[in-house]
Amino acid sequence: MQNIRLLRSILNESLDSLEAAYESKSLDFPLLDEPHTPNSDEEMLAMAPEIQNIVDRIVAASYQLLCTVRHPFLNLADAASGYHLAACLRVAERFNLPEILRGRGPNGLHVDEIAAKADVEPTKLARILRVLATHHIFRELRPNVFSNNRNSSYFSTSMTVEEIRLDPPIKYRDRSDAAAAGYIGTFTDDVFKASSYLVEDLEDVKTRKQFSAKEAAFQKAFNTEKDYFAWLEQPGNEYRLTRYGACIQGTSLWDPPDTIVQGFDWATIIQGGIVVDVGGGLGAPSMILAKAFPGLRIIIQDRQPVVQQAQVYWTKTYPSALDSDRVSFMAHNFFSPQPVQNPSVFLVRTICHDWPDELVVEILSNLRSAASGSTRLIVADYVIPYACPNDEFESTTAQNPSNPPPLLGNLGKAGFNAYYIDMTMEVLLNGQERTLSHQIALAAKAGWKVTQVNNIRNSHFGYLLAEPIFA
Ligand SMILES: C[S@@+](CC[C@H](N)C(=O)[O-])C[C@H]1O[C@@H](n2cnc3c(N)ncnc32)[C@H](O)[C@@H]1O
Repeated sequence: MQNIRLLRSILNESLDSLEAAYESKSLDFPLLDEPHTPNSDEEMLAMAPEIQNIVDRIVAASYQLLCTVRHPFLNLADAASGYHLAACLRVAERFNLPEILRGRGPNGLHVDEIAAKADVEPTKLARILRVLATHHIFRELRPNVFSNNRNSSYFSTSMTVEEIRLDPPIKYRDRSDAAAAGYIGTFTDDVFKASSYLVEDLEDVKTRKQFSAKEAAFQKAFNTEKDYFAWLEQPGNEYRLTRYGACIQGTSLWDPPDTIVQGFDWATIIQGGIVVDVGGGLGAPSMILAKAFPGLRIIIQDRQPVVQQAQVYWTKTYPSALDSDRVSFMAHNFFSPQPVQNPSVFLVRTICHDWPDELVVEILSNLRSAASGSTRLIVADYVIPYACPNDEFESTTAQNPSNPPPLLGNLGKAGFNAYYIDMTMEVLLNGQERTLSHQIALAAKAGWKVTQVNNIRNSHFGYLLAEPIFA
């Protein structure tokens, strides 16, 4: 029982700290049964680093406790059928169930009415909603009557079901409230299907020992020879491409919104200094930078169709940033020579993880060729820790060495996302999240010396700062 007792005392101490932190501000922790209230004091406090630190311990300890006390077969059966949860979540997002339930208040809605609005068979929908409610996504108030809760309301957009039905991609197009919906949609569809071919990819004698972005599990699932990005742009995939734009905004929800600001000492860049956001997507992290540092000039580069989306998105959400080209856009393929010479910073956020090693070296080499001695490279990706006890793994500063036993050094379930994103990159593009030494070695091959690693507090996400190597 020793480990169980240790886990219990970690839980007790952490829960006491959580309560004290909320009581000191005369607040109550947000209720699971109530809809999410984005800017409330309770939710703002829940995102504070000290609270996240406590919550991480609670998550790590309670999941480890669950896996300790539950019978092994039930732990395995739960993991073996986890895809049902993702499939049901896909239904909820695809049929706009949070939007249907939004504003229905504490009385919720009978599944017959939800099904009529979603145009699906009601008894099937009830069972799907019940799987989700059992996992605390939605609530079943009374038999067959469901309402939103904190989790389900989080992925509601502000659109109505009628508006979405008239033009489905509108749900994700040029909006800032669709990040969670886009993320769920992409992960439970494109990534889920690719993931189901992981074994086939590892067994196929043609593909098993290579790292081609065009021969990952994804190509088997979707019967294509194109890489994921080229496939997204092919005719017929317009809905998915628009949804992917929102999904990438969702990656900014992994951690508190201002982490990009903490990742580098941006104030050191001179007034008018140029930041090139390489593969910037819609530019959600750049938007935070542009707001925090109005003196920066930011150029967002991406593939042509994405740059078009980004331009419309910024024009709608932050038009003043486009005045005097403070923020501008450029269609550019990062596998070809970089056209912006000697900027202050090349920002490369969640790009390297998409690609296999040799293509990462190609991307970073193109940036190196365009760099002057004062150009800095920022690579922002997860820095993967091992899953062994504290004293066994490579120190990346991502782990808190004070994580008490028997918690894992990487905080177990509290750090799940780094490993799921690693698998996402594996199945989509033969890419991967990397350990610190792996990232430093790739940067060096491309002519960059990593001089600093800034890990986001309570996260495995890190910002590597590098300067050009002169032979
Ligand atoms: C994971 S997203 C990251 C977006 C952004 N950096 C962020 O952190 O929000 C990867 C981005 O790389 C872009 N991309 C893929 N291949 C590219 C290429 N060959 N040249 C430029 N951008 C590319 C995609 O369109 C996508 O926007």
